[in-house]
Amino acid sequence: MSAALLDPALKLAVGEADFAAAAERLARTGRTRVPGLFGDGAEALHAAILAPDQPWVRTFLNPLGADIPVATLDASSPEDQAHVTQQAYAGATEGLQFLFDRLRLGPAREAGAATPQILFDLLDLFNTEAFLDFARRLTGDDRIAFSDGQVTRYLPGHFLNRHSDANPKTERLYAYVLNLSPGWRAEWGGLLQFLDEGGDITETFVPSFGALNVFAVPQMHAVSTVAPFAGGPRYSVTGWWRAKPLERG
Ligand SMILES: O=C(O)CCC(=O)C(=O)O
Ligand SMILES: [Fe+2]
Repeated sequence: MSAALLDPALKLAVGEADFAAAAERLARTGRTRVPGLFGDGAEALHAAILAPDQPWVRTFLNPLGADIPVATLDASSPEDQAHVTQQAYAGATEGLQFLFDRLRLGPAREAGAATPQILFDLLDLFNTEAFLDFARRLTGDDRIAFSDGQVTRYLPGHFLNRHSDANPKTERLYAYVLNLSPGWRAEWGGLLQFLDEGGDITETFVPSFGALNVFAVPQMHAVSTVAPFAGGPRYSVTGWWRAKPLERG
């Protein structure tokens, strides 16, 4: 599977009417969704995310700022595994906390990980002039010059509390989320929720398969907890459209 498959799919999959409606919605509300971004390409991306032996790490706010390899957790005792979850839940009642798995594509590629090539191709595609131009036309923002990305996996009990994505150092202009879980239902949780100053939810995006969610940064949002009975993990490729590349270090 190569970028060659994704390139034409990208152009074909987003119809002019859907694109225009999505751009209008973003201009009006600061958030939008583009349905079926890659058409059938979403199936191939979903299959790639399921490939075994990938360097998933579990991330949550902790004093060391350390992610824990999921392979390490899987090999540890149920008590140690539960301890990580308890630490995240303890800080989640108020304030910022999160718990989910992620697969960082840049480091995975550098480490020669067993990650299917199509996921690296996707990150490359997100940084082609053609795609950046798509992003600039969708947002009307000519500053967009770079896209970063990681794969995320929310298992039952995983969540991301309210936050704004503001990060002055990295010049995040827009956040994007490409949803890659087939057949997701609202009752399964994992909802992308936008909050107003009073703490009410003003809009909710169900993570519909193949849809690209885009929203202006900063704005308050959260991912609600995935239900114990969800039909599978909530998978996405997510990141930010930026004015310049991330500096290393
Ligand atoms: O997965 C999502 O829908 C949003 C993720 C998010 O807000 C983030 O990673 O900062
Ligand atoms: Fe966010």
